[in-house]
Amino acid sequence: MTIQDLGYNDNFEKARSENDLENFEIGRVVAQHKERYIVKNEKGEFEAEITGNLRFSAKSREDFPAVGDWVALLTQDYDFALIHSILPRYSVLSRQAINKFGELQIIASNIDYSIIVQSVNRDFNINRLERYLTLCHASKIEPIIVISKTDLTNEPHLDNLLKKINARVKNIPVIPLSNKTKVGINELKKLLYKGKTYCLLGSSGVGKSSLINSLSGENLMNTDDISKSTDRGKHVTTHRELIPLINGAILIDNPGMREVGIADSPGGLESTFEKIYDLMQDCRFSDCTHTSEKDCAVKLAIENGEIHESYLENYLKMEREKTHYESTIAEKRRKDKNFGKMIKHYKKTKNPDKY
Ligand SMILES: Nc1nc2c(ncn2[C@@H]2O[C@H](COP(=O)(O)OP(=O)(O)OP(=O)(O)O)[C@@H](O)[C@H]2O)c(=O)[nH]1
Ligand SMILES: [Zn+2]
Repeated sequence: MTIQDLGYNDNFEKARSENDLENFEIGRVVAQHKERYIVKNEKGEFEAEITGNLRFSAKSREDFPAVGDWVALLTQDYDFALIHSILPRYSVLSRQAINKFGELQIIASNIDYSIIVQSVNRDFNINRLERYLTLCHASKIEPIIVISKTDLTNEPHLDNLLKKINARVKNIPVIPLSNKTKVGINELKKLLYKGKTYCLLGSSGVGKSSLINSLSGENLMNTDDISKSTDRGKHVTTHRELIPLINGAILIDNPGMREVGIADSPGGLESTFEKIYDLMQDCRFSDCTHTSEKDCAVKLAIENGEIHESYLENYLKMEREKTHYESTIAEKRRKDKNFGKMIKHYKKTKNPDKY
């Protein structure tokens, strides 16, 4: 195994030399539990912690390593390492930290493709699909749509469902499949590329675990080689969050991934609602809200049957959420700043004669 098999590429190598990290070993974070990490490279797996320096220079949670990160390592022991720094991430899947509105918690990084899964039954919901797409666009991850459990429906119903998707979602692969009969699995396998990193998004019960089994082939059998590669026995029990798939692709599946809120995406609307952004150039008023204004190109497109009214409704709803989200972040920054000022002031007044 090489680090390329884990997804390492020329861009990371470039960043490594630009940051003068050539004297360090490089590895990928494959699992995380609080502030302990498991990092993997061609030599095997290391238990790792961050250096004091990295900890003290961290300004927020985003500055700590996350699953998927490429890190520069100081290997001290044959299975213990210190993480010296994190190579720049090209994509980040994050969510709002619980109880800390405005602060982001990274779920995983350096993901190329996200497989969004919805099943043919009650779970299917086009608005939710657009939310996932927006999350992907905001995270710089390419989406692939999977419609699962096709064995539970008939062809006319499935066709109807695919038509609904095609009417609103453009230029994104849509793969109907069944984990039970395996129909469609090969189509998805064709989109698994060597050295590329994938993740799975979707509600509970849509068949993500079953899909991992279908896509990992015999590779899943390798998932317990943590204890095999080292003979210390006392190894951490963190389960591996980076799973090898067929064709040399890599899947990140961790508990956080299963909790990604689809309300978590602050940006990315432009890509999901490209059609609306195109149309609104022709609205008479530049601040048109596309609700009741005269000469609204978006409303006109609905009247002409060019776009669905529900498409606009979903856009407007997400736009409102975005505005709310952004004002929350702005508010938090303002508070942080005031707090900083207060501390400064306090330090000054506490002991005015000191210097
Ligand atoms: N009929 C049918 N059932 C499926 C299919 N895929 C998964 N299932 C079943 O659906 C249930 C949920 O599947 P999982 O793979 O555990 O779903 P999941 O998305 O991983 O669910 P969480 O672990 O809760 O996130 C199981 O009972 C599966 O056997 C399918 O293609 N067809
Ligand atoms: Zn308008």
